[in-house]
Amino acid sequence: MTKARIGVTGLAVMGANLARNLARHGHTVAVHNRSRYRTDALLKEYGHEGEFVACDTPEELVAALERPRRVLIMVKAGAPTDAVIEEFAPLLEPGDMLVDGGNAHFLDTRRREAALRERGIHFVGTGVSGGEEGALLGPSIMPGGSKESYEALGPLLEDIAAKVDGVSCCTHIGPDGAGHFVKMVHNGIEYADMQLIAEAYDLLRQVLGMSPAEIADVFEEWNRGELSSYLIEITAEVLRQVDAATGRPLVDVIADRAEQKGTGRWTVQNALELGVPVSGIAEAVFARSVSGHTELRRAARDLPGPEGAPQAPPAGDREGRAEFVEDVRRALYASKIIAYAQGFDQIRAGSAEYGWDVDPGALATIWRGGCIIRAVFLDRIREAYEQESPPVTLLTAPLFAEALGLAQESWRRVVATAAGAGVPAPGFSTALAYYDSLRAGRLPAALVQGLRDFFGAHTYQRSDREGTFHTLWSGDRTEIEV
Ligand SMILES: NC(=O)C1=CN([C@@H]2O[C@H](COP(=O)(O)OP(=O)(O)OC[C@H]3O[C@@H](n4cnc5c(N)ncnc54)[C@H](OP(=O)(O)O)[C@@H]3O)[C@@H](O)[C@H]2O)C=CC1
Ligand SMILES: O=C(CO)[C@H](O)[C@H](O)COP(=O)(O)O
Repeated sequence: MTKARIGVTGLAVMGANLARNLARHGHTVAVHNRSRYRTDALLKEYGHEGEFVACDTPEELVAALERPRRVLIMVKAGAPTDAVIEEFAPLLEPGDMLVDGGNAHFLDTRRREAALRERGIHFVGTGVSGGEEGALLGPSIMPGGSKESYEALGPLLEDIAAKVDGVSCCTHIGPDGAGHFVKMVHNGIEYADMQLIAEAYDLLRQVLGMSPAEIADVFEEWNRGELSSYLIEITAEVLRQVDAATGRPLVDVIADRAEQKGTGRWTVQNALELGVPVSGIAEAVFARSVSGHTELRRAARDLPGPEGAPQAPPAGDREGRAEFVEDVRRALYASKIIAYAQGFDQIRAGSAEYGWDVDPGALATIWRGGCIIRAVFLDRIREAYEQESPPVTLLTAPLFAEALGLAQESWRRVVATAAGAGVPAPGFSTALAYYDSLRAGRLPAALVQGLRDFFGAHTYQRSDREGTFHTLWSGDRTEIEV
């Protein structure tokens, strides 16, 4: 019997669709799931799509594979992944590969990679993005692990990944946890992007009083320009959906509590460790958190807000309304540039801290297709990083600097309108504050330093000469050099 090129264990949404994708590309796939019913369901419904070898046990799966063996793990992240690794590792030989395609924390991946390396097994922590449809039709794939493992695994993954302009959305990211690290930041950016989209929707709804269907038209229009992206496209679809049970827009029926599985929070936790300001991602995580605090929200429900209806162009003022819609579009684009710039900053800092040498241009290239944050815009990011002298921050790349300059008046009007109308827009506001902070000639951080020195003798540096200083606040208030 032909040996399978790869085995997949864990056949829920992602594993089953990746197995089908592999089979559709002509690769024989051995499939296994802890509960047999998923294996049976896959074979029954999709067995005709290619060559599958159904396996009851890890032993059977390993026996079905060609050497070196490649086992793709697609199970719940955390303890289940460790359990599955421990089931498979004793069955493998030096040179074989265990590939974790789940949303693992990159520090777990580093730990697992080091432990399995000692046993001669390649552990490849791989980011996979694209959800159910991407897994089947072509995801964006971000493998970490050794270069050697990529030589044996890369061609297979590149084959099933999405393609943009004939280029596969899969590349070797860097050693050990690099793949899962960039997937984590991808998800952080995904959180920020979705929060900004939600704020844009909310402003159009609350300030202009537009219906979800009308806003869907706006998003459809925006999807034809520089904002063109998967998330903008599906926003139009979600907003157009009508609830069959009530006849109301589905978005009005869904409970307004956004959940999270953890990758956004991990991104912010890691950014705090690295000292990288990812305020757009952090606000998005906190906005989900606020939405879920039902008790707090209930307690605060009757606090005073602005008097009367939001200051908005009246229904008859077509031009004024169109101007506000355009303001929101520009604010969304500018804030999105900030969120991506912050995410790429974190990747640069993480790469330096953990010694990975991640290529941001190559990353932008593989995020152009297959993944949830895929967007026309990523081509601009790729171009920025492929310049002879790449920018320190994406904000100063000529194309983005120009876009921010064009957007800034609209952006300021939108943030001011939101504040005046009492519509929360934490994503837009923090993005603008970040932009203005970086632009500022002088920040009030000087006063913070003064206060720290006053109460804790924490010292400060001066801007006019070298050295470290302390003012004798409780003495004669002269300055000493320390
Ligand atoms: N859903 C998505 O859009 C995306 C998910 N991911 C990640 O991919 C991975 C798979 O996701 P998804 O397909 O949604 O599935 P789930 O995260 O819902 O995980 C379900 C799978 O995990 C298996 N499993 C759970 N615990 C164990 C265990 N202790 N031992 C063995 N198997 C176990 C289940 O087996 P059983 O059937 O026996 O219960 C089932 O196959 C996750 O890490 C997820 O974070 C990545 C990108 C996108
Ligand atoms: O990895 C993904 C997409 O890229 C998953 O869909 C992930 O679950 C999304 O995160 P959350 O559930 O926290 O919104």
